Amino acid sequence: MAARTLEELSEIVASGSERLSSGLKTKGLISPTVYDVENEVNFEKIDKDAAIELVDAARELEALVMGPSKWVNIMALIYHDASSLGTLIEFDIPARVPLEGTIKIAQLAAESGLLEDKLTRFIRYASTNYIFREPEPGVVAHTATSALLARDTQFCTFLQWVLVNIASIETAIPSACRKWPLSEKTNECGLNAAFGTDDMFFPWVNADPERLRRFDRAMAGFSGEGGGEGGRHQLFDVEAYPWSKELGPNARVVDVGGGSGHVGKALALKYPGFKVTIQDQPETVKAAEKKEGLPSNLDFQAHNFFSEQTLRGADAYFLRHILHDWPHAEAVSILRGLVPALKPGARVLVSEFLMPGAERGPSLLEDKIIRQMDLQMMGVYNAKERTAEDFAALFSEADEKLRFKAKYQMEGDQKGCIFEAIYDEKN
Ligand SMILES: C[S@@+](CC[C@H](N)C(=O)[O-])C[C@H]1O[C@@H](n2cnc3c(N)ncnc32)[C@H](O)[C@@H]1O
Repeated sequence: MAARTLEELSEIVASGSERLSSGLKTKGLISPTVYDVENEVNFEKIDKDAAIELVDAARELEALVMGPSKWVNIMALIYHDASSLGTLIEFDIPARVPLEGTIKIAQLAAESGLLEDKLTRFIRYASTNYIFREPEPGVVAHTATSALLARDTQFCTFLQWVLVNIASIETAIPSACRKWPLSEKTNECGLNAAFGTDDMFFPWVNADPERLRRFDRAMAGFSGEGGGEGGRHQLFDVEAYPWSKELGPNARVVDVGGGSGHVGKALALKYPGFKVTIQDQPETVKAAEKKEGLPSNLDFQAHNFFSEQTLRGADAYFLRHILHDWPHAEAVSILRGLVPALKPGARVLVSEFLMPGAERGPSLLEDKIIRQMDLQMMGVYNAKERTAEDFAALFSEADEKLRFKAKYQMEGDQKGCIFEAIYDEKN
């Protein structure tokens, strides 16, 4: 897409705002501000094209008007967006601020145990991103974003993991690339540069029970076990694929690397005729099995996905957010481990984000969001998000009878994707 002038961009912002504003009026909604705690307006639901176009134009306008020097200076210190928010979440500040009214920073400091001076500075910094506001000196109130954090504790567990445990890994990417410029090994990446460990991510997580607990909670929080912001990710996996139509009402499904079982559980509940087995590392399985309220058609099994699949003859092997944790050779070997267990017609279902190729989509911001996820994988595992062609190649390299068949996406969410491969379809 060609870059646009000041006049062209402001025209797009004005006409996009006009479209959204009339959409609000049509629906009888009051036009909100970023400070409105009860703001439930979702501009993308009012007019998705207008909202996306407007945000893209506003960002480009910002870059243009700021000029290269200010633009890059602000970008270079962006890690303080992460560090201030991470500290506020680590000390549970969003939930400590009342949704209605205000609270003194001194009281928040006393209740959270964080030095008042630092807390004040974090809140004031966060408020430059419209997170909290200070209606009078030393007093805090929520904004729309801080109120979301207060309400959605599940989503906060995911943010906490990313901001507190992962951020330093990602900022160590330049050092890792300097140290291992040509490496694609899983233990020569940001994690190893940041923490000076020779382990790859999973043994590093497992070595510390508190870290493992946070990681498992974060995965469940990201997928919205309790609904909320992350809920749509879980909804995606259960809704995007026509499970019973493709597999029949009594399907046997293995959730390979299924973690604490949050998606497998949703699947087992939605399809009571299914039998779902969650496989994961022994430490994860041990913690997950203790959970209450598990449906009777769900069970757990410790299994290393680099070894041969022991649960043979299932209708589908589901791998959600697994392959993006591994470089090419390991991803092929995980798929190859399934092959001896596959009956003709068995499905291998891979749920991942869909990476665009070199081509630019219509929105630079949407492109940025998926590329953030891709670099996240680089920092933590030396791994990546993949294109549809990449997945087709992984399947066929694992076994020539394992053929990429289709991809399933949900309207309104073009990032999430279930890639379906079928084994030995013709026999
Ligand atoms: C990113 S999480 C995804 C979890 C779950 N599928 C989800 O979507 O939330 C990756 C999972 O792979 C598991 N894992 C890592 N190495 C494994 C291995 N060698 N064998 C089995 N599971 C493994 C981890 O314990 C973790 O639960």
